[in-house]
Amino acid sequence: MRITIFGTGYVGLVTGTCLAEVGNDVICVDVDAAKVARLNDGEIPIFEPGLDELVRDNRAAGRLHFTTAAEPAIAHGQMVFIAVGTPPDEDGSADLSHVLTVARSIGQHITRYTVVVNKSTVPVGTADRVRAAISAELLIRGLDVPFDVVSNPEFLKEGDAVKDCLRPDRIILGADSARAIEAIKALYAPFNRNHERLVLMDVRSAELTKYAANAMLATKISFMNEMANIAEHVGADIELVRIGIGSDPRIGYSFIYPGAGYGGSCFPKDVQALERTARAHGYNARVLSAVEAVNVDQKDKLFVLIERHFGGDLAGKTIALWGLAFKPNTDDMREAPSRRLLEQLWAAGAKVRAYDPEARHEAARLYGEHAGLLLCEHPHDALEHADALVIVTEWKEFWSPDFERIKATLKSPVIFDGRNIYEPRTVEAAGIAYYGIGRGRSLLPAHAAARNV
Ligand SMILES: NC(=O)c1ccc[n+]([C@@H]2O[C@H](COP(=O)([O-])OP(=O)(O)OC[C@H]3O[C@@H](n4cnc5c(N)ncnc54)[C@H](O)[C@@H]3O)[C@@H](O)[C@H]2O)c1
Ligand SMILES: O=c1ccn([C@@H]2O[C@H](COP(=O)(O)OP(=O)(O)O[C@H]3O[C@H](CO)[C@@H](O)[C@H](O)[C@H]3O)[C@@H](O)[C@H]2O)c(=O)[nH]1
Repeated sequence: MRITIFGTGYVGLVTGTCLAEVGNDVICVDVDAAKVARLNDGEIPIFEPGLDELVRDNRAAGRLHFTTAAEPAIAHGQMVFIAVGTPPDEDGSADLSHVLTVARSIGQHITRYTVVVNKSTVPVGTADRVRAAISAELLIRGLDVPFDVVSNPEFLKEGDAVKDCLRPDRIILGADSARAIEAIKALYAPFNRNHERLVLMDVRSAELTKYAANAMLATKISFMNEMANIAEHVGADIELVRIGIGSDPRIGYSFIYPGAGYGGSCFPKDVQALERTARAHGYNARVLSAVEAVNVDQKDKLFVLIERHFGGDLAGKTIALWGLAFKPNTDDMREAPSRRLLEQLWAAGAKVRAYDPEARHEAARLYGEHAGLLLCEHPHDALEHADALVIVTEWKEFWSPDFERIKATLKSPVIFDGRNIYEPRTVEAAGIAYYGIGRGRSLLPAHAAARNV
């Protein structure tokens, strides 16, 4: 099939590449000329495992193209995907300006039946606005070109995006036209071979399904962060509690890791946007407000622990940070807990030496000029002349460090473990003070309190 995708960010680039991988002829359009030029030079603007190779192979096979030119790209596509950003507005609701710009462009250029597929995360009712924007442009042109607008929200996770796209858990499709449904079914057939993954519903329900999924996951995380804070107050260990409750299949082990707060380009903005949508319709979504409020506070957690440990005086201290990305396997720092921590440490007069396997370039882009930040090439370089080590992102390479070396390098050996990746007693046995998230001390003997026992 001939496919056009607007937006070459995480969603557009990965979707376009995976659709090309199964034989479609894909053109990706972006307004960012520099990004398009890099892609045409064979450079991938984001770090996403497996993507590099797939883009290279599909470009070489002539199935994947990048352009800034909307008109020929729209003429190319039997289906036109919208995968542009929907960032938060000043009041937290979703900014639809990029989506509606693409819709107008589609209306200005389509010449034959086209299925318009919205993949961006958008509030309920957006498909109607997209349809109206296309119709208005067709009216100006004096044309009556048939088209359908469907909602096909995306559920990929950064760091696993290629895998999620090639092997989706489910394909949500909100559509009210038999012709569009048949076209989408044919498009996704290669991703749907061993069992039916397509869940068909009306457009508004599909739009809400995306927000409901993210809000549910964010709720699990804020709930666990709240439990962690209670555990700390009452002297219990949240890691034992996590294992204890996860064993109930109704609860499950996934997405119940407490930590330094959820970040990324989706949860913070989508919880906020859904809460604002509810409010705009006269409903006060109290759970969502609490999820957001708990997360805002949780992002202060590491700073509070660090400040308390150093008696409220961080002036002149040097803090080593391991991890800057909002989670492992990505270079994305949007809404990352590291960003709040950096700002707080600098405001308190501390300097930071930071290491991240993939996000150093992004950190340099964001804070390159800041005198309080030294970006290090190796985790142990970050420890030199530092007073403390803080784990902000749980990259695999941080899981089994040389504690003896950490102790010997840090000025006053202490670890603040924002992801609970270490066993407190192991760290303390190496002569290093330890702070985790919700790790009130249990009275179990050391061997029984070890993780996963
Ligand atoms: N990042 C994720 O993991 C993820 C997962 C699922 C859904 N989503 C949703 O998908 C959407 C896209 O997210 P993303 O992370 O890929 O965004 P992104 O910011 O990485 O990329 C968006 C791209 O759209 C381009 N763009 C903006 N206006 C354009 C226009 N008029 N024409 C062509 N290109 C245009 C931008 O230049 C940018 O390259 C958002 O609504 C997001 O909430 C994101
Ligand atoms: O138990 C957990 C799981 C995650 N997180 C944090 O939650 C944030 C988001 O993580 P994750 O969901 O893995 O990353 P995203 O790439 O933002 O993916 C989410 O947001 C996407 C955009 O909407 C959706 O498509 C995905 O399904 C949804 O998982 C990160 O800061 C994680 O550190 C925790 O604190 N505890």
